[in-house]
Amino acid sequence: MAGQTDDTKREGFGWGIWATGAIAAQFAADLDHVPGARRAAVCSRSMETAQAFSAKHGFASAHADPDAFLADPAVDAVYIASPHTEHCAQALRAIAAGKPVLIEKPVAMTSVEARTIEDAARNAGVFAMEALWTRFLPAVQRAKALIDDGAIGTVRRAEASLLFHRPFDPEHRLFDPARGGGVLHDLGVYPLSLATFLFGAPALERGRWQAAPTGVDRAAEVALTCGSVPFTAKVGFVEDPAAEGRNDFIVYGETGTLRIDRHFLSGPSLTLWDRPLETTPDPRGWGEKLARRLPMPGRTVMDFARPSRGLNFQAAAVQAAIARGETAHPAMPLSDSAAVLAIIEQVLAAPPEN
Ligand SMILES: NC(=O)C1=CN([C@@H]2O[C@H](COP(=O)(O)OP(=O)(O)OC[C@H]3O[C@@H](n4cnc5c(N)ncnc54)[C@H](OP(=O)(O)O)[C@@H]3O)[C@@H](O)[C@H]2O)C=CC1
Ligand SMILES: O=C1OC[C@@H](O)[C@H](O)[C@H]1O
Repeated sequence: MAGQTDDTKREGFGWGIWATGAIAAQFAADLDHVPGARRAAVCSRSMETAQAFSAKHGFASAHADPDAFLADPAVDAVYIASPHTEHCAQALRAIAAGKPVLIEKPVAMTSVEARTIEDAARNAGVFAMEALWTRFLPAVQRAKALIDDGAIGTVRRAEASLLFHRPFDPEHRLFDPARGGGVLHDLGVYPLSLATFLFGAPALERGRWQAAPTGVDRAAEVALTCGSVPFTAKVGFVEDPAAEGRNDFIVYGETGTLRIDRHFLSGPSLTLWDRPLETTPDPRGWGEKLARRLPMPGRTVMDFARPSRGLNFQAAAVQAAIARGETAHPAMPLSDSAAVLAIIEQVLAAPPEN
C-alpha cells in the first residue's frame, strides 16, 4: 500500500476504484461532481500504475494487492472498472469483504453470473449495482417521468441505435473474446437496459448478428417486447465514420413523440413533439442541428448540458442507497441486469449471419 489515510481526517464517502483504464479515469474525474464523495483508494495489477493513477487523480492511497484494497477502511464502496470478464469475480470478492460495489456495464458476461452477484449481495447484506449510468441521467429520469405521466399518450413502439466508429483491431478489448469483446455486451446493454427501465421486462422477438474476424459480434439487430411495448435496437462497431448510427432513442406515443437525443446513452437533451410521428428527423443532418437551436411550433427541446461526463449521477445515487441501508437500487436492480444479459445470450445462441 502506498499513501496514508489519516483516520481523523476521513470525511465524506470514500470511493475505491478497481482498475486504472479509460473509464476509471472518467469516473475519478466525475467524482468532482458528487456531493460528499472522497477519493479513497485505487487498485491496479501493478503498483506503479496504481501510484501514477492515484497521484494524477488525487486518491489517498494506491494498492496492487486486492485483499489490502478491499480491507482499506477508508473505502466505503468499490467501483469496478476492469474488462467485463473480470467483473463477476471482482464483485464477489468485494461483497465477501463487505464492500458495496458499483460494477461497470455489463455487470457480468452471463445472466447466471449476474444472478450470482445479486444473491451474494442480498445474502451478505451488501449493496451491489450495475453501473448503467444512463438510467440516472437527468434527461433519462425526465423522459421516464414524461412517459409515465402520459405526456405522449400510450406508447405504441420505440426504437434506438448505437453504431460507433470502431475499426477492427484484434488487440482491443472490444474485439478480444478473452476480454469479453462484442458489441452486444459493450453497447447493446444500453438500449436493452433503457427499454427495460422505461417500458418493462424484455422478451425477445427476433435477433440477428454479424461476427468480427475474431468471432465476437460486431453488429446486431434485436426486436423485443418490453412490458407491452414493441422495441427495436441496432448496435454496431462500424469501420467507416460515415456509417455511425443516429444513436438516438425514440418513443412513439399515440398523442406525442419523445426522443432522447443523440448520443442517447449520455442524455444531452430531449425533444418532445406534441403529435404522433411515424419517424423523426435524422439528428445527423445539418437542418436538424439548426432546427434544434430555433423555436419550432409543436416541438420542445429540453437541454441537459452539464460539466461532467455524467457518471456522477449514478455515484450519487449509490451513496444515497447505501445511506438508506439498501442492498440494491430500485432504479437499477440486478434482476434487470440479468434479464438484459439473458436476451443477449438468446441472440448470440443463433449462428452469425456472415
Ligand atoms: N460507462 C461508460 O461510459 C463506459 C464503460 N466502460 C466499461 O468499463 C469497463 C472497462 O473499459 P475501459 O476502461 O474502456 O477498458 P480499458 O482497457 O481502458 O481499462 C481496463 C482496465 O482494467 C484493468 N484490467 C484488469 N484485468 C485486466 C485484463 N485482464 N486485461 C486488461 N486490463 C485489465 C486494467 O487496469 P490495471 O492495469 O490498473 O489493472 C485496465 O487498465 C468495461 O467493462 C466497459 O464496458 C467502458 C467505457 C465507457
Ligand atoms: O460504455 C461504453 O460507452 C461508450 C463506448 O465508447 C464504449 O465502447 C462503451 O464501453
